[in-house]
Amino acid sequence: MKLKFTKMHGLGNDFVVLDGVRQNITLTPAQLRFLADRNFGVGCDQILLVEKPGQAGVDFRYRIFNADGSEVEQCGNGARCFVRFVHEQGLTDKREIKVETKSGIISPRLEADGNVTVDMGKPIFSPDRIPFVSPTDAVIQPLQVGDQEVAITAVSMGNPHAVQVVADVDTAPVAIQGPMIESHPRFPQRVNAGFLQVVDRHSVRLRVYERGAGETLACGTGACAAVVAGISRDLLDSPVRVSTRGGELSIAWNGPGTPVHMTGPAVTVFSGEIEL
Ligand SMILES: N[C@@H](CCC[C@H](N)C(=O)O)C(=O)O
Repeated sequence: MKLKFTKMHGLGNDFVVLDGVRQNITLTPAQLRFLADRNFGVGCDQILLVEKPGQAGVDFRYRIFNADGSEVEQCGNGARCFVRFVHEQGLTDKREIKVETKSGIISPRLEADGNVTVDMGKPIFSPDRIPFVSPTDAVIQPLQVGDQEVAITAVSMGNPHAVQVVADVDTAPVAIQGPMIESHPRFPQRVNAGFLQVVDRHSVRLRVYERGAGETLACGTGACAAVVAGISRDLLDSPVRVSTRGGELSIAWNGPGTPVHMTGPAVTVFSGEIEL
């Protein structure tokens, strides 16, 4: 089978984007891993599948697969690429679309300057609603990671994040603690591990070891979760500029019960066709 794809990225968090509206696409986990493979396939952190919506009042369904082939609930950098993709492919001429994901509806909007703003929905701390996030909704919780106890904030942006504050992201133990936190027994569905350095009340630096993909150059939901964690810990005020290894995002959140807004770029790199 030949599959048309487009390679895109948001701050270097890269994607293979597939048009499942005009192509009939069903991929096995092995085929997803092949597409994501940087040596034998196209190479990406996540595969994004654009589909017709399954419910009334929304424009598309957005499915997300990590490089390890697992399907996940949400992807922020991907959401920005999603709206650019459906525009460039002529699948819609709307600048603001409603998109159904595994974790609810999000609304990406293509701005006049080419950036994309996404209403990512409300962050969730409650253990009753998202049992896989954490057994408690305390803003700061101890987590035993190897021989170290770290203070995390567990927050869901549709997908689960465990955010810790570090003095310097450049020397933070991302490669060592990242995989341990990702697979920590506290998070039976695994978790994205964020390492947040506060620069001032409106500016942070962030690295994220992503569930199912390893450390990426940027993580959109990770940026939202980190800002929610920082504001909840009274370290930050909205809006916050988030510097990642791949570039900058702006994140705004007005506190509990309100949605998080993320603004940043989305870039198309090339299109191609691959035999599966
Ligand atoms: N890169 C993403 C998040 C992708 C999913 C994540 N790895 C998970 O497993 O939850 C983003 O930009 O949000």
